[in-house]
Amino acid sequence: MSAATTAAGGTGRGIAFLKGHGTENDFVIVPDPDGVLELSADAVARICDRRAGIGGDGLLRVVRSAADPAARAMAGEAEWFMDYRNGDGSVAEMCGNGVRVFVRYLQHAGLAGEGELAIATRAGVRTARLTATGEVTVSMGRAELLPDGVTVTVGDRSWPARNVNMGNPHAVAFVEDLDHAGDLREVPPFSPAAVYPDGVNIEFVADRGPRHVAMRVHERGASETRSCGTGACAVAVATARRDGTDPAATGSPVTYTVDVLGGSLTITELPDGTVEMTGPAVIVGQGTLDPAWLVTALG
Ligand SMILES: N[C@@H](CCC[C@H](N)C(=O)O)C(=O)O
Repeated sequence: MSAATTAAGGTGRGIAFLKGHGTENDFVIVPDPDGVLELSADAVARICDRRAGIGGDGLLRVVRSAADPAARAMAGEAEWFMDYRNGDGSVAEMCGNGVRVFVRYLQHAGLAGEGELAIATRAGVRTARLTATGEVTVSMGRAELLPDGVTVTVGDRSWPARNVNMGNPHAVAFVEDLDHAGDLREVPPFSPAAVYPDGVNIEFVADRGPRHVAMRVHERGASETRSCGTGACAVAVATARRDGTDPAATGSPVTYTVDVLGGSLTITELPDGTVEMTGPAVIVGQGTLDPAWLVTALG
């Protein structure tokens, strides 16, 4: 019996969950303040299954930093740790849309006020604040533009892709038409594979106007999703450099609107290199996972 099964069966009450999304990048939220759940990769994949489970691009386990051995050492003043998992059960360092939804959940549950809030993630501590319109702005840290890129291929078209790290890895390819990205259910072939030994999120970007682009994404561990927050940040920074703009050189922030299939995100790069992301975060509903279902589902 796996740890997740033990936790689910052991309480006899099931596992409470909520469902939320940010620009239609959707998540199962599992509150676990005291860190008693050990969700295996299989359990996460079952829960995120869109036909046999609740369904989601990923899962956000909400745990107090002090209760999680991985978070305790690096959380600083961040009371809460976002334990993010991809829909296939794999662990990822960071999720931009996830952080906004995580913050929305903490407010919804009365666990956070409306001021600035620090959240621990595997990529480090991120701070978030509510905007006047009710959206959430997250300070996402600095984008790292790495020298080695890859070539991404779809059918008979190939594009060079910029390697951008936002705590997690991204390959950003500029295309004429987003339809050229084709069917993104499978990861598009890229080479050399050695550039991304742990896999990569691949963004396809097309121009929409001045400081305005649109993207599609194949997410590592989740297939094509309708949005990716870290991906939108990577895209904005790669586009700024392509456009010959660097806030560190000009001393002025630069803002891009990044359209995704599920809405729109506003990304600002500041002169100190910090990237800020603003977008919506929605709690859709809540329920309880039946422990008997999880035990059966895990076989
Ligand atoms: N959807 C997320 C990114 C989630 C993690 C990603 N799939 C990875 O494996 O790095 C976002 O909004 O940033």
